[in-house]
Amino acid sequence: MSIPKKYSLETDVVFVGHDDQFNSSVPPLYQTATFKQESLSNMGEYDYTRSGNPTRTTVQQHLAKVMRAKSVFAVTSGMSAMDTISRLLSPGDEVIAGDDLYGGTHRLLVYLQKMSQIKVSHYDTTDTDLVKSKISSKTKMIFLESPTNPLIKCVDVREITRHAHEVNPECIVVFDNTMMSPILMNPLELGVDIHYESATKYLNGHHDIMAGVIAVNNQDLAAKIYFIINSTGCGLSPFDSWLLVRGLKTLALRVERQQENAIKIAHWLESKGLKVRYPGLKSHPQYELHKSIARGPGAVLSFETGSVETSEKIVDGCDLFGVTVSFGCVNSLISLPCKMSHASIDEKTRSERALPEDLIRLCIGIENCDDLIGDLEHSLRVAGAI
Ligand SMILES: Cc1ncc(COP(=O)(O)O)c(C=O)c1O
Ligand SMILES: N[C@@H](CCSC[C@H](N)C(=O)O)C(=O)O
Repeated sequence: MSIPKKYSLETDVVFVGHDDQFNSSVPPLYQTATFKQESLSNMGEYDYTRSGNPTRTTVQQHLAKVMRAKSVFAVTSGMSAMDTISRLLSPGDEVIAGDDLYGGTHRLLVYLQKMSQIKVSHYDTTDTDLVKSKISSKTKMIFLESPTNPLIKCVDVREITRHAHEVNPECIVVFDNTMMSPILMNPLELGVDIHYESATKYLNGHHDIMAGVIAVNNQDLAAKIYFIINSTGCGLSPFDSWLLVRGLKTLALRVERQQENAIKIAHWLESKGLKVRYPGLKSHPQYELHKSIARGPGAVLSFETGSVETSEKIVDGCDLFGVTVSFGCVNSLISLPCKMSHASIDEKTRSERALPEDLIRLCIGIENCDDLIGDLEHSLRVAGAI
């Protein structure tokens, strides 16, 4: 019997395992809602796509390899992944969450607090001692993101998770790894219980599908998550599963180029005297911490100009950078989080959490870096920022 070889992630993302009767090079697309049973007494592996579909199984098994997880579930969006996870909670449960989570995550937590009597407390998760002091035997779930979107704050996920499990072994630590993707970070290996991502971003990489993924190692949790997905019907469609497999094959290559461009752009912006937030810069307050938990700084950065008007001019003045929400796409994007991706957080909360209204977020793509810097330089000059 041959022993399965261990390959690097760059190799694993390219090789998609699947069984096909004709040995097709690309996994087949089972675009079907139903499956015929062999007989009344023999249902077969699949009956109905909400419960399971071979194309979804292919992407889930492929992701399990890439996310270094025992079980992975593919659902209709990142928010759907978060919704599925939050259904593990019961009324009255206590939850700790970061104070700079993605706007949509914040919106769902506010809804759960109002409608399901879940008690949610938000803290600055860069303050490890503060978060640790708030974890008690009643803490049922902890939501973390690192680097956070859009303030790019890094979290000592290993230490917070270790402490949470020591205080309450039942506490479920949930980590949103959308910013890093499994190419740069493997949160389950850092101890978290649930790793989820918006696959709309890096995993797919082309902004042509919405998807979310949930990865776990604990089989009891996996069974509960499958039950929720089958019951609510949020499993990823066959066609989107097929497109996700296709996008995943270039994940390592895309992230490598995006990150290489982002590092150059971050240094260039900093050299112009701007306050840049990026964990690849030595000036980042958690530069060393980030290096200890991830294999690279990623390709999302943000910077301030000191004036909302100037920031608006810069965003509108770019040609190559699309004025678009989201990130992880092969194209470079520019946005004003307070007016776009994080507008669902009310102005008062944004101010309490020190989210600058003039903050510009850049999501770097795979274009020629000199062209990107040229586009930014032109826009910054016209806006009077440099
Ligand atoms: C960090 C992060 N998590 C989750 C989500 C939600 O993902 P989706 O848009 O796929 O629902 C987003 C963006 O939307 C995000 O930026
Ligand atoms: N209108 C949308 C905004 C989506 S933001 C997408 C992405 N996470 C980002 O950070 O850019 C909404 O209300 O959810």
